[in-house]
Amino acid sequence: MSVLDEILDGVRADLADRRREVSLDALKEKAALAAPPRDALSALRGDGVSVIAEVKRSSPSKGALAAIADPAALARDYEAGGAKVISVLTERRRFGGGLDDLAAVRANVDVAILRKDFIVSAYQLWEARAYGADLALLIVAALDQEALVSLVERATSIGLTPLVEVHTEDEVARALDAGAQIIGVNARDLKTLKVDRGVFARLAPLIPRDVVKIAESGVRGPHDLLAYASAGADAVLVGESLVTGRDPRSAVADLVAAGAHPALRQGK
Ligand SMILES: O=P(O)(O)OC[C@@H](O)[C@@H](O)c1c[nH]c2ccccc12
Repeated sequence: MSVLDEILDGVRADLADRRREVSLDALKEKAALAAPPRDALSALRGDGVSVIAEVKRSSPSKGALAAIADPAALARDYEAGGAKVISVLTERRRFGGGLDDLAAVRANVDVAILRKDFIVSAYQLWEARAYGADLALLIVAALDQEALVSLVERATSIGLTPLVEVHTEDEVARALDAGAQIIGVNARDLKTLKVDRGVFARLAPLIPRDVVKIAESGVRGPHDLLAYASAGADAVLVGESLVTGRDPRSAVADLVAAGAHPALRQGK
């Protein structure tokens, strides 16, 4: 069984518990009271290479990364550093996150928020909206095509912007077929956890110009952002190097400054 399959089993078990506690109708009522969704697409289409900064406590590849006692404070630092979107990992077993983190971040920043999880059901999309997310991650490798298409449609219909994640050529074709307007290329293979920073440059040419391209994983600093930018990235998604560094606010600011270089704007 691959790591991804193991993670998905845990996600389904946790999801079954939450479904028993909170009905879909109750979630929909909560979602109706949430702040209206932010326009994440225009934020990411702006000038320069945008930075998406992630609240991430642990990972299946490295185990514990950072305690993050106060996710809201970290998110405020990210926002102050210039992050355009904040990603909040809500998967509990392997990443140490939860919906409470999403709510805490939502209450403390104005930028758009991504619910980063292994979404397999519309119930999780309603949760995302109810807890204040503006975008939701949909991982192509975790879904059959029928489920992917229906989750992209459902997300859009409830006001969430889907960020569709790919790692192979075939998955790019599936993401486009599902109508993705934002595609994230994950350098990490979720089946083996190996990182290959070359995947973005290989897949980016297969993605049409008007689709927002995000390079995910493995960004250690401005140098990696610039490499992804020259391969066509509109944004980078950064977790580990920010949560393990000493000063997340200035680390984000350094990335934002690198991504704002005028030479990068011309190609966009
Ligand atoms: O910590 P990193 O290497 O900067 O990576 C962040 C992000 O790309 C990574 O957390 C991620 C990308 N896709 C995912 C899907 C599920 C869980 C996690 C992820």
